[in-house]
Amino acid sequence: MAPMDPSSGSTVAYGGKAADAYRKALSTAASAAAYAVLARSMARELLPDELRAAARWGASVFRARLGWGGAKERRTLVIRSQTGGGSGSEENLLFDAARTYLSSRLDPRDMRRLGLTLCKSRDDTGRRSWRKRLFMEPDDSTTDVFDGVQFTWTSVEKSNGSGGEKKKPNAGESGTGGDREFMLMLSFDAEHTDMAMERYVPFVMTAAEETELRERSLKICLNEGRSWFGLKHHHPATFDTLAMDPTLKQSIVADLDLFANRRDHYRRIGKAWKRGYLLYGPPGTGKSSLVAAMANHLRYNIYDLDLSHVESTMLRWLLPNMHDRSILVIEDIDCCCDAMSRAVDGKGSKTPAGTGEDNSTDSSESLALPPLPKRNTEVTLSALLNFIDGLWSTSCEERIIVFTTNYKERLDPALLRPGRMDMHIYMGFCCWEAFKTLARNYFVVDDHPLFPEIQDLLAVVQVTPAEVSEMLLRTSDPDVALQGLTEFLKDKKQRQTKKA
Ligand SMILES: Nc1ncnc2c1ncn2[C@@H]1O[C@H](COP(=O)(O)OP(=O)(O)OP(=O)(O)O)[C@@H](O)[C@H]1O
Repeated sequence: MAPMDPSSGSTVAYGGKAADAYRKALSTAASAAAYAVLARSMARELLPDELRAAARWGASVFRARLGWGGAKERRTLVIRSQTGGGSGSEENLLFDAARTYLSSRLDPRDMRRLGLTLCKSRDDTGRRSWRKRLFMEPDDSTTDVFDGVQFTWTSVEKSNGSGGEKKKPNAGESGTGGDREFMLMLSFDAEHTDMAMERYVPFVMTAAEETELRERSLKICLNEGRSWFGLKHHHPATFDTLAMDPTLKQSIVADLDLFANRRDHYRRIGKAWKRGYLLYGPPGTGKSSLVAAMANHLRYNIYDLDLSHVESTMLRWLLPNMHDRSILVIEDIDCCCDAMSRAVDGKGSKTPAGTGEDNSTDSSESLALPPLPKRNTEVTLSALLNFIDGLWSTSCEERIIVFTTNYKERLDPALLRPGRMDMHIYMGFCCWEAFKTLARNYFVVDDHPLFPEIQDLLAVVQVTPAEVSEMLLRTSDPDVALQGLTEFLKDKKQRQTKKA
């Protein structure tokens, strides 16, 4: 501030003006800052995340164009195809995941050169198709924008000395290619290091996992001795083709989706991430088809455990060798082990069975119990339960266990309690809604003059979806097929009335 002179006053006047100007400037700056703070907080409140991210990205591009802000400090993450070195080296899962992720992001129109591989695969309905994989060639790079921040990926191939022909890893194969080393460089502004490590890299891993899950061909694994052997699984059954009560179908799909999305929930409550389904009902009502539809819906492999000729000790080898995201199926569980021991007196008389959440639409259709079959296995119920509930259950994640039976009454309640068999699903005789699904699947018809008669017959005749499917399969002419089915149902009705 200017010194004050009591004799003249001019300095005072000058000092007063200067002070005024200074005050004005200060208040202007303060209100500009206040406006900026206000605008920023309003933007935070009013604009959705995506819009703010886009605005940030736009601003950064604008700044970069104008050359404002100078050169920023950069960070680079080096992701090698192999970790460690020499004989102890292992495939780096992040490298594979990043390649899978980039394969789905690369735009051939933006790239100078691009690696392309095609693999044979099959779609959900089992039809052959080609799966395309794009890869960055060495020294090429691409930019990905995540939450408004730019991440640059560069593919690098490094020679370790001795020369020789370059070998690039093939689709789905990381490999070092002998004396060559492959890596991906991920660079970003240093200020975004936390975001890169804590959010972007996990995002890349998850996206790659989802792509792999979507693209992988499913397997059905059968047990042989202590090990599994896998075959490609192309069962065409889906929830769309499954003929059953629509409400029950919807509740199964919802239950599966909830289960598959609950990784954190299971961790938080300290429980193994598994869920059990009991499918019961007469033969030919679609229990096996439902298992296939579950596998196709979740993209899980099936492990079909045949307990005949399996000793209890073998379970110790077989079950921990299953992979994550799989369905363990034991068909006709009542015939497999002593599962029925406590529920039946051995002569075939029923005792009530079944605890747990029963989602059946109608359990009154249970079959009369035939004599118990001779068991062919050494596996005891307690051994089986030990594995399902015991420490084994945590040996892998996201596992579904399905037991099927034609005779739920024979099963020991211990096997059926919630936590073991969480959902009990009754697959019943063909109802009207189920028939409509079959008619739509086979002939793409939603209506027909014979429908009212068929509806009346289905209300009183016990016929399985397998029997109806068989009738519909006989010809490709819907009129002939539906006429044949009507005759078949009438005949069945007559026989059932006579028997009654
Ligand atoms: N609910 C259904 N929806 C569609 N098709 C079905 C259904 N039930 C049976 N089918 C047809 O019948 C055939 C046999 O059905 P599936 O093997 O699924 O019955 P299941 O209940 O498992 O029989 P089982 O108890 O004898 O093992 C299937 O291939 C399918 O064509």
